[in-house]
Amino acid sequence: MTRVRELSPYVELHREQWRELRNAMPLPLTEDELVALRGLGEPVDLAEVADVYLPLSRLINLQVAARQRLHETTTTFLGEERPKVPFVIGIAGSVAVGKSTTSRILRALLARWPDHPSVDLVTTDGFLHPKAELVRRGLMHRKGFPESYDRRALLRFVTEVKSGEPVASAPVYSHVAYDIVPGERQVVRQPDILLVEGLNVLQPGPSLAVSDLFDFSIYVDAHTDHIARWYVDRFLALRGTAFADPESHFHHFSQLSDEEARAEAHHLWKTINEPNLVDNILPTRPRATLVLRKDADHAINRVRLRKL
Ligand SMILES: Nc1ncnc2c1ncn2[C@@H]1O[C@H](COP(=O)(O)OP(=O)(O)O)[C@@H](O)[C@H]1O
Ligand SMILES: CC(C)(COP(=O)(O)O)[C@@H](O)C(=O)NCCC(=O)O
Repeated sequence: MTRVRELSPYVELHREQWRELRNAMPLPLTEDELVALRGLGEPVDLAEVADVYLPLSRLINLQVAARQRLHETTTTFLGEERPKVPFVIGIAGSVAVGKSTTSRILRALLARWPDHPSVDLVTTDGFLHPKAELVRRGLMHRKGFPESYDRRALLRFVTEVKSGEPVASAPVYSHVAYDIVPGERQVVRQPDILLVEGLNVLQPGPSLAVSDLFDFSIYVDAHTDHIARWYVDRFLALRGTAFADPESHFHHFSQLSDEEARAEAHHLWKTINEPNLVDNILPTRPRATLVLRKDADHAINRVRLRKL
């Protein structure tokens, strides 16, 4: 009898298998440098950087070179002289899953390669509609949902960077003001690699979407119940940090007892962030080139890579 082999476009590796693919690459980060990259409540240690992020940085380095060669075939075909095309990486996942930490570590590691030292990181919160516009559209309780973003502006920005524009700029969001910062821009000047991090970056569009411009994409994944717990724990921790700032939109939460804060965070999670995860973000997971799966203790123990 012939054995039926399950065909899949993905390969799933446990951390012990994935870490072998580091291929003796040296660890370029110190403990102090890592601490500076870690977000609130994110316990990632140097062992995880070595086991998970170094093989990933090696894979991306190989893909940057391959993609460059592929672009050259198109320019040769067109008979054009085109500037080097930046390699664009999307990083998606739920609120509170730790995308920011993943993005910052990856940025630091990718910038250590001599062939692509200039790596920029842009978060999509800058492309949220300003507060006044969200109020006007009745979207204040849908922050982070696809419709709360100016998706055309985000697509335009990434298109500019990928087209080799000398200067492109993105608006800047402040968690303290809970709004776009008027007049402030993040400027990007022809990076070798651009990381675009945000909840919904892997969403397909009715026409061209930003995800169509990604050369590689990462989905940071965990069980929804675990992410809910991380969200609530972070909310409690934010009382003593960001919420303590009298300018913070959430300042009134800084005096809440643990019990009151838990109830408030649970409410925000259940009414905004969980529905967004379930309805909009999770369905984009199969589209990612790579899925980093975290366990209850935040440790990344499984990696799924799209090989086809
Ligand atoms: N209300 C807030 N005030 C200040 N900082 C916040 C607030 N909410 C989230 N942050 C910070 O913003 C960053 C992005 O958070 P989030 O969108 O939940 O994504 P992730 O946890 O996946 O990085 C994190 O570094 C987090 O600590
Ligand atoms: C700013 C965010 C929408 C995330 O933006 P991103 O950069 O992922 O596009 C999110 O962190 C947020 O603040 N959500 C609002 C609901 C809440 O406060 O939990």
